[in-house]
Amino acid sequence: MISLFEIIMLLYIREARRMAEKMKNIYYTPSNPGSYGGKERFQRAIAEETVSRLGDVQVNEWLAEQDAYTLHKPVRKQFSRNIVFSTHPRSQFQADLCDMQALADENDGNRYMLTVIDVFSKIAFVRVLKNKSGAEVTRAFDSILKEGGAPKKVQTDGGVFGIKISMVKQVALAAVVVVMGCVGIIALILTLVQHHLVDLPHRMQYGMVFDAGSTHTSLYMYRWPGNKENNTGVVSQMLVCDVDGDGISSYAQDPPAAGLSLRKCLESALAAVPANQRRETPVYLGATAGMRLLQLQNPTQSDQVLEQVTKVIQGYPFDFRGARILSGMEEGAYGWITINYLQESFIKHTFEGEWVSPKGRKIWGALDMGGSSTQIAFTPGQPVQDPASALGPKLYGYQYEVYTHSYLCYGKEQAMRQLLVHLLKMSRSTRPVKHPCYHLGYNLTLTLGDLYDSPCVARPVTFDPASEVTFTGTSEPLRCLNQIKNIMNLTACSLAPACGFNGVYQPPVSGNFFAFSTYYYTFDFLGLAPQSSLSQATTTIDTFCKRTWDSLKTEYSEKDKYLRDYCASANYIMTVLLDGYKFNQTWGNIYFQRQVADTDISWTLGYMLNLTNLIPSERPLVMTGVQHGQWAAEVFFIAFAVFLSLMVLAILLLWNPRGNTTIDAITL
Ligand SMILES: Nc1ncnc2c1ncn2[C@@H]1O[C@H](COP(=O)(O)OP(=O)(O)O)[C@@H](O)[C@H]1O
Ligand SMILES: [Mg+2]
Repeated sequence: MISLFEIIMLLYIREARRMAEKMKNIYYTPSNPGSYGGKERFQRAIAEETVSRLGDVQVNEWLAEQDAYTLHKPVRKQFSRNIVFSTHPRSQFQADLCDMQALADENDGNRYMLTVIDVFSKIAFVRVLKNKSGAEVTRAFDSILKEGGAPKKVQTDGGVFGIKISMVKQVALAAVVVVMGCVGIIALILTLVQHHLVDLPHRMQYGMVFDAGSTHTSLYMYRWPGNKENNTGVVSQMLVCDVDGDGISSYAQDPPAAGLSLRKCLESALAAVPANQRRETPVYLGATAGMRLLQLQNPTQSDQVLEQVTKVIQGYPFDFRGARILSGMEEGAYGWITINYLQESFIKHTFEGEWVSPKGRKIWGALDMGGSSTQIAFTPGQPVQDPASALGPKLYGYQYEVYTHSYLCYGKEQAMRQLLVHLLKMSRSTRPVKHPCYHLGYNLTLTLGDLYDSPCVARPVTFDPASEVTFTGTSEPLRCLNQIKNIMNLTACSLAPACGFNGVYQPPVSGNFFAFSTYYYTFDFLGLAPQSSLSQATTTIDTFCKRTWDSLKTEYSEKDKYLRDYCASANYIMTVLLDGYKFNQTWGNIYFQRQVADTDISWTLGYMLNLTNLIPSERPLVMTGVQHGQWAAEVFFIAFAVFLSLMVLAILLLWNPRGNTTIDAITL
């Protein structure tokens, strides 16, 4: 007979079993939210499924018996860990030993597990160990390395250490490095010995520029060795041909005659350039202030003149690159380039084959006086304030700032014309008109039509072009100088110190200057070139101006067409240089010169150098040459050295022979 107590106990046991079954179901069913997790989640799941809440003690007891709970229970410890960066497989392995001693009897006496994981690929390796002696761990580790390859580093509880690379790899690397060193040294020796500057076979090259000035036209012919064309100072003047007659602007009424006037010089150019090089010889025609004035007066006529000269030059077998009128700024700037190119101020090519910037960059200024305009160009000591007169050429890798201005109507001929008109105006009705710059005994008669035939002078509203006026010389230098000052506005600059004349902006002159064209002709005639003191210049000019025309005629040929004007032009030059440009303190910096290095100082050379790209904006390259055999050997050894470098890299990164890696001992 079963007692009530027994019945109750039976029911309780049944319920306890059912509950245990239910808990097992919940905990070991992965889809159940309460499975394989913590106590709270498990408790919640039981409550939902059985509608009864089990106490903490009961749940803890049950969970404590479950291996799945006790072994996998997450252990969270807050401690700082080192960040490990791994860039490729086998860059670092992490290894540890698991203590399995408690289960040794059920695992054939294996008491430990060596676990190794590749940090980059997460591939893991496991080996069982009977004990954790050095030999046993090393055996297990060796076996893992055979399977997974040798890592660069191994991280254990004992720290990070490198795996000793195999002897084979060591020897291979050492051999490659030694060979690479030898190859590099051989390549270096080959490169350094027996190299010499290349003087490539070359032939002369030619270039020509017509300077179509206001008073005359000249053809300048230049030549240079073709292999040195970018060197400074190598272009030299071959010959100059003076065109017969006046400047091309004087052919305004008969443009075809302007073209024909050039024939003589084109023929001499034909004779000077070898027949097989004519087609590649560039020819330019640049017209200056005479044509600038004609263009102002009558653009159709100036176009016709340019057309006709173009037609004639095109009839010759040269590489004609056009006829055009240069602006005043261009004329000034090209004169500046010519001077500094000939002086080798931009850059020098040394005998050792190097390019050097001359010390201190002594850049020269250019003073050009033609018949119809006068130009000044220089690199000032201060920034150019007026962009209209600033140029920034980049030559041989260096940026220059050049101030340049061209005074139209202030070339010698037009200035003399202005003086005549001024004297005529001042004379009122006195005839003949006294000319203080002309020599006593000299008379000049000309028609009013000729006198006023220029945009540089103001014509009276009405005048008879055919009526004549006579100017008679008085040899009065002081009056001459004063009257000349009247054709320029010298007071317009009194308020602004950075000023030339006529109110034109000009920074203070700085550096040395070459004064050429009329500056040179006049001062050379007076014996003042290339340099003279200021007092010597004024005395000489004064003495010369006081002379009579008769005494001059006797000493100099009367046929010298410039003789009449030397006194006036000398005084005009003094006024421009001292009162205009303000060379009072720096007079000694001016060199009155026609040529540098046997080449005329003229805008033409700078123009040709620029248009034929003979002045590079960047510093030229120096060419070094080696003999072909040596060059081939250099290429071979350099290529071999590169190949070996790649091999070393490959060995280090990729070559990872399994089985060749050895480990002496590891402590974990
Ligand atoms: N032998 C000389 N003696 C004096 N002056 C000369 C001599 N040869 C040329 N000239 C002067 O040189 C100047 C040359 O100017 P030019 O180049 O024709 O004019 P521009 O450059 O204004 O267009 C003229 O004023 C001319 O009188
Ligand atoms: Mg000129």
